[in-house]
Formats: sequence, C-alpha cells, structure tokens
Amino acid sequence: MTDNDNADTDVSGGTERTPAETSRDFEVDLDDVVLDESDDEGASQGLFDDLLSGEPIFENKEVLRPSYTPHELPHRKEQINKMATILVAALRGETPSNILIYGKTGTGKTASAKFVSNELESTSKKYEVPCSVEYINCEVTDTQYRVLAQLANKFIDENEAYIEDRVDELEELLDRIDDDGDETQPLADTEFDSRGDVAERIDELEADAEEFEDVPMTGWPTDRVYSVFFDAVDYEERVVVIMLDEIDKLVEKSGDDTLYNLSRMNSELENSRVSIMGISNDLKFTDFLDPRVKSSLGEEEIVFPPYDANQLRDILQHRSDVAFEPGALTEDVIPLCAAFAAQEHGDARRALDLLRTAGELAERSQSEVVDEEHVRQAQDKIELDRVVEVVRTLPTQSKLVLFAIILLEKNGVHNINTGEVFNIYKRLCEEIDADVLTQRRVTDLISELDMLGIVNAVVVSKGRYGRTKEISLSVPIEETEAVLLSDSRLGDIEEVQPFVQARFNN
Ligand SMILES: Nc1ncnc2c1ncn2[C@@H]1O[C@H](COP(=O)(O)OP(=O)(O)OP(=O)(O)O)[C@@H](O)[C@H]1O
Repeated sequence: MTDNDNADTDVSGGTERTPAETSRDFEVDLDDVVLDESDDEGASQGLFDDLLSGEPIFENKEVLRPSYTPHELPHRKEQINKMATILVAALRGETPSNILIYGKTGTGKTASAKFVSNELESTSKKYEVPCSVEYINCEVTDTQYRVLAQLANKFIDENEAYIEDRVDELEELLDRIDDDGDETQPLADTEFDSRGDVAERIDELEADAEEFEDVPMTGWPTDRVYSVFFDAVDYEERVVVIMLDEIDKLVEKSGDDTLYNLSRMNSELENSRVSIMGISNDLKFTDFLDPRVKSSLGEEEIVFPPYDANQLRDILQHRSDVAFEPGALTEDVIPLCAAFAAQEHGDARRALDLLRTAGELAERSQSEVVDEEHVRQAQDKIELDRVVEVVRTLPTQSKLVLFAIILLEKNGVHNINTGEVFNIYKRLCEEIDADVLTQRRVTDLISELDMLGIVNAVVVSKGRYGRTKEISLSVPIEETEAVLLSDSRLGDIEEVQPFVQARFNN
C-alpha cells in the first residue's frame, strides 16, 4: 500500500511560505509580546493565537486519512455483492470458494474486503454461526513463518476466549444442579448425562487451555509452527476466511509454500474449514505460482477497475461532507482533485490525499476557503514528495548517474547523450572511490531512471551515425540535487563541481 501520509509534514513547496519565513513571522510576534511586561505570568505569549484565529477549514480531518474505513463505498456495489455471494457459504456452514481480488492501487480493494468481512463477522454473531475472518497484510508479514505464527497466535487467543466462556457456562450449570439438588431438570437439553460429565468436561477444557503455547515470532522449525496453527484452527467447528492483502509481496519474498499449505489444509481438517481471499495489485503474480496453487487460489476472481473522474468526484463528495466545515470548499475543488487523480490511474487514495493536502495548505496560509490554487499547489507538493522519496531510495550507482545528468544540465548541455553522461559519471566515481560500471550498465541505469519518471530518454536516429539516446531531466533540478547531496557518500561531490565546470569551459 503506498500512501502519501507524510504529505502533511512540510508544505514549503509551490508558492507557499517557507518554514523559515513562517518562523521569522513568529519571532516578530513573540518579541512584541515579550516586551509587554504587564502580562500575567501564566498567560500565553500568543504563539498559537494567530494560527487559531482563522476560520477552521476541517471539521474532521481523520476522515480523509488512509487509515479511516468508510461506512459507504460508492461505485463498488458490484464487487461487494460478488464477494458477499461467495462468502455467504460460510454462514451456511459450508466452505466458501477461494477468491482472488485484483486491481490497481487505490481502487478500493482493501476497503471493500474489510467492509465485507466486518459484515460477515457481525452476521455470523447474529445467527450464532461460528465464522471468523483474519486479516494479514503481507507487506508487513512477508514470510511463511510469520504468516503461520500470526494466524496460530490469533486462533490460540480465540480458543482461549472460547474456553473461558464455555467454562463459565458449565460452572453456572453446576451451580444450578447444586441449587436444585437434582440434575435432571438442568441437564435436560444438554449434551451431558450427569453432573460428573459436566465436571469432567470442565477439567478437559482447562487442560486444553494449559496446553496452548504461543508461537514465538522467530526460532521454531516451520513445520512445528504449521502444526500448532493447524491444531489451533481445528480446535472447534468453524469457517475461517484468511484475507491475505498484498499477497504478491508474500510470493515475491518467500515463494508459494504458504499458499500451497493453506490451500491443501481443508482435506485434513476435521472440524473447521479454511477459505483464502488474496488481494493483489499485480495482475501477473499468479504466473509464479505452482499450477495447483494457482487453480485452487483463483477459484473466483474479482477485478476492481480504476475509478473515472466522475466516480472519484462522488467518493470525494461523500467524504468531504464529513471532513470539511460547511462552505469550506469552493465549487471547483472536488472536480479538480478528481480530474488530477483520474489522470494518474483512477486512484482514490491519491484523490483523498490531494483533497486533504489542499485543505492543509489553505489552513496554513490562513485562507478562509480551499480553492483551485490550493489543489494545484497540493498536486505539485505530492509529486515533489514522490520524487524526493524515489530519488532518496535509489542505489548509489543510480544516484551517481543521475548526478552526472544534473551536472550536465546545470552547465547548459542540451540533448545529453549516454557517452557524455558516462564520462562525467566516471569522474564522479573516481572522486568518491566508487566502482566504475561499464557504459552498457550505465545505459541500463539510465533506462531505469526513465521508467521511474526521473529522466526522459528518447532514442533518436542520427542517420548513418546510428542511433543514440537523448536524455533530459524530468524532475525539478534544485530539489533533486539537494536530495542527492544529502546522501553521505555523495555529499563530498560538491567539491568536484569546479572540476566538472572546468571541463565545459575548455
Ligand atoms: N469507493 C470508495 N468509496 C470511498 N472511499 C474509497 C473508495 N475506494 C477507495 N476508497 C478509499 O481510498 C483509499 C484507498 O483504498 P484501498 O486501500 O481500499 O485501495 P486498494 O485498492 O486496497 O489499494 P492498494 O492496492 O494500494 O492497497 C482508502 O482510504 C479508501 O477508504
């Protein structure tokens, strides 16, 4: 799950005031207040008063955060109904088919699946049908050991709770027998024939509870973890739906053993049944699965298409009614956020981020309303945050290649070709004692930077001189350079600049 949750940490992008400017304003205000010695000792010095004085923009900002689970999911009725039609089997005590859910990021897969599982669990309580849904985010829990350990411990907890309730019930039954002085009446309609049977059952349950042992998060052989998990699931009769969100990450990190083991469990379970619901935004991940796992997992497939601009508008409208004060948004704000997010790939998370960031920018500039300009600034800021994050996490060699391109651009070179990049790159490597890769490898790294949207590399034909790549930077030069130089290995490169400069001056 990608999110721009850090979007609210720094709003210095665009035409916003920089933090330095903002703190300068504060200094002036503070000086004024400090000079006034007639102030009460305990009174504040007005640091926050200015910020609080504007009209509030948000009524409940949390509603726009990714962690919020909406009660209503417009435009996902069809997918939600399909999931429910499959999972209703669990409420009839049957095993639901396994489900695979696909769709690009931000298309509401997790939100819809969680909505359906909440409904399933509450309905199962209402009709007293034993059914539980376990959610696992495989981006975090990404090995077979961890998945099985997390599931084992959840079911051990559930079993302990079940035993506790059951023992309480049986003890009440014993009390009733003792009060009546006769067991016939209290034991009618129960599975027990005598007071002794009840007492024996209590002992058995307590002995079971004693035996449960939580699985540590590392250290056991995996087959031991599997067997504890298996016994914990099979302890009582129930249908279990295991939701594996970002299932592709699990397969990528640790192969398909977990899925193989989970999908063949039903043939061995005696009391319970397991059904798997996998969620993925990688449509191709099943290509890497064992054919048996693939066919078992994909019994039912549900696709979540991207939202179009109109659908995003509805989604934003629903949320903004709760999130913002009445009248805080000018009328073009929601359509513009929806249009920007639809251009990306119909991502509702992006649309909500944009709306929230626009609101925050308006709030910080003490504007009374959020307008179109705030949305445009928010778009720039989110894009810049993305670039900063991508550049920051590049491997050192790619950073050096990118830095070479930046140096060329800064020195006014247009239509940069691979040879020029390679020459500067080589000097940079020597300067910081890094290994020098071959020109061919550097060409590959340039293509990777192109795919990440950091540079634009077009192949141009030079007639009989063959073909070459013309490279240009697609991200803001100053900010990108600053991120590169914040890497401790590249920090020293600043001193190389006069040298590079000299090369161009020749
Ligand atoms: N139809 C909708 N109505 C309201 N909110 C929605 C809708 N679809 C998505 N959202 C919101 O958009 C955000 C992203 O949704 P969600 O996490 O479900 O996407 P996803 O498809 O699981 O994405 P990823 O693959 O990146 O995990 C969440 O905040 C969610 O509440």
